[in-house]
Amino acid sequence: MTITAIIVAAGRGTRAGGDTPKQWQMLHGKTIAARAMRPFAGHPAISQMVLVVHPDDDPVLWADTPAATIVKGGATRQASVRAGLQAATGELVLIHDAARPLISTAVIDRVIAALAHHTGAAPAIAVTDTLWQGASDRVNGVQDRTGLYRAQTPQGFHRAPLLAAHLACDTDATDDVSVACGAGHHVAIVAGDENNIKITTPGDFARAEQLLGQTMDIRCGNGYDVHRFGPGDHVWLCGVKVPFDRGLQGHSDADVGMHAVTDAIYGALGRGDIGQHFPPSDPQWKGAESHIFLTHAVTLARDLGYVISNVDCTLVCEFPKIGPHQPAMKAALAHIMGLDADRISVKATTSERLGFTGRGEGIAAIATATLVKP
Ligand SMILES: Nc1ccn([C@@H]2O[C@H](COP(=O)(O)OP(=O)(O)OP(=O)(O)O)[C@@H](O)[C@H]2O)c(=O)n1
Ligand SMILES: C[C@](O)(CO)[C@H](O)COP(=O)(O)O
Repeated sequence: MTITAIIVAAGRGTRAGGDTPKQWQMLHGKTIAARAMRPFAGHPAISQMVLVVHPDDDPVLWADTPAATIVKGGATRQASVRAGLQAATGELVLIHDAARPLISTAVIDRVIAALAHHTGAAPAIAVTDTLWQGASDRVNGVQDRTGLYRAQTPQGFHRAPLLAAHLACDTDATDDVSVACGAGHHVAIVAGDENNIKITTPGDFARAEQLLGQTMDIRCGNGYDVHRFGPGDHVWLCGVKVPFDRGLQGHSDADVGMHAVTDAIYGALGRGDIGQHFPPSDPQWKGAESHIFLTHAVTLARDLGYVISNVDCTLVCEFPKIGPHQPAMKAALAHIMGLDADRISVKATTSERLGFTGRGEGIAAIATATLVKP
């Protein structure tokens, strides 16, 4: 079934304070809303993103968010959700607070899975603290906590019944589960996540910063490639055309260094290798320039929420001499990958005349890449 993620970001964040509404404040270099959207934008089952914004807010605020259909929200959360639902096209919808930047793919997956059997499903955590009733700083009763949950988002629904429930609802509900239950729909509870906090009060910004530091995902991948020499008058290495009395043979331009870097990125992501994404059996890749492959891997990393921290590539050959071309190779890779050149290393070594590289039969390359999801 097709799925739309609706991110509601039209609130004013009065309890959180600050000059800018909370969802547009920065958290580790990105807006809170951009962080809230990213796991949805990178999710393979989600085909449409809808971002609901306040009519008075400047579009520059959502410049760093993933691509989405932009919709103007209303004076209440419920009105904002309704606007989002009217722009949604998916058979299923996942409604998420822009103010919950630490949402995980695991929670999203649990909600989607439950929608196979239920009209609605939402994450929650059972209340474990004793609950008091109180007034004027005095306890005047204890509330039974049995069967009480703290509701989170994303709250998922089959779109048509939820839209009908919203259009028929004339009370102001704080979430969509209330609207659906009010219309008589069954909503399943799935396991929430203690880290999936909502930024609500000023202290929540520091809490989110701390949690984000703990949840940082650092990945390392390696890539290895070999191409044999054949007739020619140049070789392509790390995006640079190096004059030589032979060429490298391959289905593409045989840029062995760029292939190793590309495979290192795919490896860190756990997403196969060049041959899987660009099969040699497919004639459209014959003679292809290798920056196509590298750009694909870099884009995939970005779409999955990773920042490439650095890459290190070693070329193994007796000749041609790599040293004079190293700065140009770093610059070429940096340009293609959109990175600072100081995050890229290109080195070279001989194999002391041993093996196929030592006999001058071809060039080997090995690369590592470090990817970080902050
Ligand atoms: N008219 C509104 C009100 C809320 N929201 C969104 O609903 C989510 C959860 O609401 P809440 O935490 O209550 O946000 P605010 O209404 O902004 O906060 P406050 O009540 O402190 O002003 C937030 O992502 C908020 O931007 C919205 O899209 N439209
Ligand atoms: C939707 C919600 O985040 C679920 O916990 C919540 O209901 C939003 O409204 P609130 O007024 O900030 O509780």
